[in-house]
Amino acid sequence: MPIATPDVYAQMLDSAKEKGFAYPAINVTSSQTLNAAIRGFAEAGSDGIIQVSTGGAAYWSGSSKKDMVVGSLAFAAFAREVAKQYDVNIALHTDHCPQDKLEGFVLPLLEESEKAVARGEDPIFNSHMWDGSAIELDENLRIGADLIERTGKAHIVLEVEIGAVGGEEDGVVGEINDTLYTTTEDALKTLEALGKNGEKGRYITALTFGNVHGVYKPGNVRLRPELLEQIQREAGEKVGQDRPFDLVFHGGSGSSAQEIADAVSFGVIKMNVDTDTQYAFTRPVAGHMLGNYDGVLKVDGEVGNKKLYDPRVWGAKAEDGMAARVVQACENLGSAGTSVK
Ligand SMILES: O=C(CO)COP(=O)(O)O
Ligand SMILES: O=C[C@H](O)COP(=O)(O)O
Ligand SMILES: [Zn+2]
Ligand SMILES: [Zn+2]
Repeated sequence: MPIATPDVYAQMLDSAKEKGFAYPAINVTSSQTLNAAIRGFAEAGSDGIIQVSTGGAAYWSGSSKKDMVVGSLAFAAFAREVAKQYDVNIALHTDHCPQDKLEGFVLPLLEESEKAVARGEDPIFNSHMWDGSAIELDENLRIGADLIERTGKAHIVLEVEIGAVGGEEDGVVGEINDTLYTTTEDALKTLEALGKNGEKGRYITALTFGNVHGVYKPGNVRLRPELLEQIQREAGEKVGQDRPFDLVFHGGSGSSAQEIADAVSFGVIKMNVDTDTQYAFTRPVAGHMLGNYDGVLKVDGEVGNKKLYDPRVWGAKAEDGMAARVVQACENLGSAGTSVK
């Protein structure tokens, strides 16, 4: 199918909220990880979201080039071609964009989409994330309010982050502190600034409940999905709307099936997965290389084995591994078998 149009993306998000499931949003950094992600969605019969981080976008442009805009446009163009081969809907998203990267990442991409829409085409990306979690909430929301004016007009969904996700991206490394848990007060300020959903433009919200990027040994991360239920209820009562937020779960890797199911039951409709799919891609490559070291290397004056070091051979194994992990994410989130036709 073609990449999801804005209408199809809206239907996908509505369907998830109504039926109580969520889409995996898989970070991809290459044509191979992209192919693996789409294949996983198709095998699960699930629509899905693929996304690039700032680092991922830079890498897409060529590891020696590091141009986030070139990389993002190349990612989107490649996805548009290959997605046509599958019978599920795929939406394109850009991940965390902090304030100092707006000028070099989301704003120029938004401008390209505005031009496309002015020509009567669809926007290039279905959604963009603005990550103002490292700055004061009022400033985060002021920038969010400016952005939603533009994203709304370009039929793009805006993702915002209220509270901070732990891990390197938000500068909260190895410590559990209050910023990892959003409050109802912050959630209400968000509704005030960005509107009840759809009034100004559609947005999805990463309310944080102890989420951390990466995978840690048991005991290091304390997820409190019940916080999402409390915020949806308390904020919903204040504004007279049932579950006012369409929620995003960051740091999906390493979460238990129960934590995921609980978060989804409280209104999560998108869960980001990166670390676990990175590992699922790399693990079979490690097995291949370590198990065939005398074929992939030229040992003791031998010539190695072209059938073992051809990148397509180990690359296909990597894609198999990652696609299977994407299927598992669809099953955990309940999106398997729900594709909007
Ligand atoms: O939240 C993420 C990307 O924004 C992914 O987090 P993980 O790497 O923990 O899955
Ligand atoms: O934001 C979290 C994702 O895992 C992106 O990671 P990255 O910046 O290493 O590409
Ligand atoms: Zn963040
Ligand atoms: Zn994240």
